[in-house]
Amino acid sequence: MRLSAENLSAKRGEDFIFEDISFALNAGEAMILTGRNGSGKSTLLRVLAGLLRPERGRVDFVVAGDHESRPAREASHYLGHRNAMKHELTVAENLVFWKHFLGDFGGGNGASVENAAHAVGLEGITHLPFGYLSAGQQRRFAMAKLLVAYRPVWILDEPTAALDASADRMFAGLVHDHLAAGGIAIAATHQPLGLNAARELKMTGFSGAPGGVWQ
Ligand SMILES: Nc1ncnc2c1ncn2[C@@H]1O[C@H](COP(=O)(O)OP(=O)(O)OP(=O)(O)O)[C@@H](O)[C@H]1O
Repeated sequence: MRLSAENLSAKRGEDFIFEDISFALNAGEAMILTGRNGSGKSTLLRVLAGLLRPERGRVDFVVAGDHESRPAREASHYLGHRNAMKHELTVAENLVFWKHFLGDFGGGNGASVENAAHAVGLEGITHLPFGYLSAGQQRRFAMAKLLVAYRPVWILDEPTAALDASADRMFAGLVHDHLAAGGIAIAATHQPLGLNAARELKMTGFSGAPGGVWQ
C-alpha cells in the first residue's frame, strides 16, 4: 500500500499556497505537517483528501499487489476542523450514516457503532442527540467516524485541538493501532499524537520557499 503525491501545487484565489510538493508514504507510515498559521497545512490536507483540486500534480493510492492506482480520496478518511455530524440526529444515527455512506475500502471492515464508541471512551451514550454532548464528547465521536468505516488512509486536521489530555492519549492510541495494522496517517497537529517515528513536512507558505521542506 502506498500513498504518493507528485509535484502538487495548489492555489487559493490567485495565490499559490504551495508548489511542487512530492512525497510517498507506505503502509504503517505517518507524516506530520507543521508550519505557522496560514502556511497551507489545511489546504494540502484537503487536496490529498480530494476536496480541493490541485493546480498541478497528482495524488495516487496503490494497494499492494495492484498495478493500477486509485484516487486517494477513495481510500481516505478526512477529519477536518468541523465534526461533520448532524446535531439533531443521535450519535448512533450519525455514525450509521457515515458507516453506510463511506462504506469499507477493500481489505478491511469497519467497527460496529458500539465498538467504535467504546474505543473513544464513550460507550452507552450513542442514543443521545449529538447536539446534547459536550464539545469534547462531540470531537471524540467525530474520531469514532474513522473506525466505523475502514479506510486505510487517515487525513487529520488538528484532530485533538481543544481536547483534554486523556482524549489526546486515547487518540494517539487509535492512530498507533491504525499504523500497526498497516494504515497510513497524515496529520496537521501541534500535539505529539504519539507519532514519534513520523516524518515531518514543514509548510513554508507562499511567502517562503516554494514547496515544503522534508525533515
Ligand atoms: N477559501 C479560501 N479562499 C481564499 N484563501 C483561502 C481560503 N482558505 C484558506 N485560504 C488562504 O490560504 C492560506 C493557507 O490556509 P490554510 O488554512 O491551508 O493554512 P493552515 O496552515 O492550515 O493554517 P492554520 O494553522 O491557521 O490552520 C492562507 O493564507 C489562507 O488565508
